[in-house]
Amino acid sequence: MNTRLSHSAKTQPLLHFAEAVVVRSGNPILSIDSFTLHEGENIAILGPNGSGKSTFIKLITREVFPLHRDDPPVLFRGSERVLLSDIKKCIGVVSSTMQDQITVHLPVIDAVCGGLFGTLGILPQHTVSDHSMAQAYRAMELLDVADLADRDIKTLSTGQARRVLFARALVHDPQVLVLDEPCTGLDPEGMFHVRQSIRALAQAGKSIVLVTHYPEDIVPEITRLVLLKGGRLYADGPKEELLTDATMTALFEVPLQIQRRGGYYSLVSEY
Ligand SMILES: Nc1ncnc2c1ncn2[C@@H]1O[C@H](COP(=O)(O)OP(=O)(O)OP(=O)(O)O)[C@@H](O)[C@H]1O
Repeated sequence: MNTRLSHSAKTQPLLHFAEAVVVRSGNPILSIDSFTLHEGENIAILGPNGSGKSTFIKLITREVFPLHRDDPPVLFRGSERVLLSDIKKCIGVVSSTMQDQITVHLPVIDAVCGGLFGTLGILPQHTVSDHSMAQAYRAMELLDVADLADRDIKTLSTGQARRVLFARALVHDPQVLVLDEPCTGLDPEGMFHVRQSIRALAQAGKSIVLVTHYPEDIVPEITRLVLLKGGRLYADGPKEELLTDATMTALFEVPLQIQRRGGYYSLVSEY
């Protein structure tokens, strides 16, 4: 099944994959025939464990590379050769595993500003300009964590810390936010706040690329769904066409039902 989304944007796509193949230990773990992401689009990537979701986003962030072809398999704004610094400027990344890397006591504001330098906090050699500090506070306000600026990050709840990581990813004002399973490990309150934050960011004009196992994370602002299965693009299209009982059951190979309420979707297993 492959219901491609027709996109009428006339601008250069932000990203284009064409016959992009990633190989590990001699086997292809991801093979994408064709995929295009335009600036301003909000998408969710859904698929079973091991279907290639993390590899897919690492292709976007250039943490993994596809097999070489004469026709470049990955184009970023139409260009094959892109500086990593340009990618980092354009794309902010939040993943649930980033939290495990916070091993030291440091004020929240330092953790957020560390995003400017790719470090855990602000090191002695770093200078944070007034503009960057203002941007850090703007990001924290957007995520509703500005009142935590002086708190030790290790004293925050998992949900609060996750929103601080969102602010950190926003500190350099990227256009695109890649969110890799942002609700993993959160309780219902934490999930509520993170999902509200995703909505706020989309409404503030950021492009959202969300990787998730939960249709509940697919907030109303996300309209396009990319389904991965067995390292291949299983379907790509409008979410209302793909978030169905039949498609989810076929994707995960267990009986599943989708419930829809007020622009949100949830998955119900048949036990
Ligand atoms: N370095 C590697 N060597 C061999 N196989 C790998 C390597 N990295 C990933 N894989 C395999 O590639 C496949 C896709 O992995 P990936 O992490 O992208 O899946 P995923 O959909 O993100 O999984 P999950 O939902 O469990 O996080 C998996 O079968 C994984 O075991």
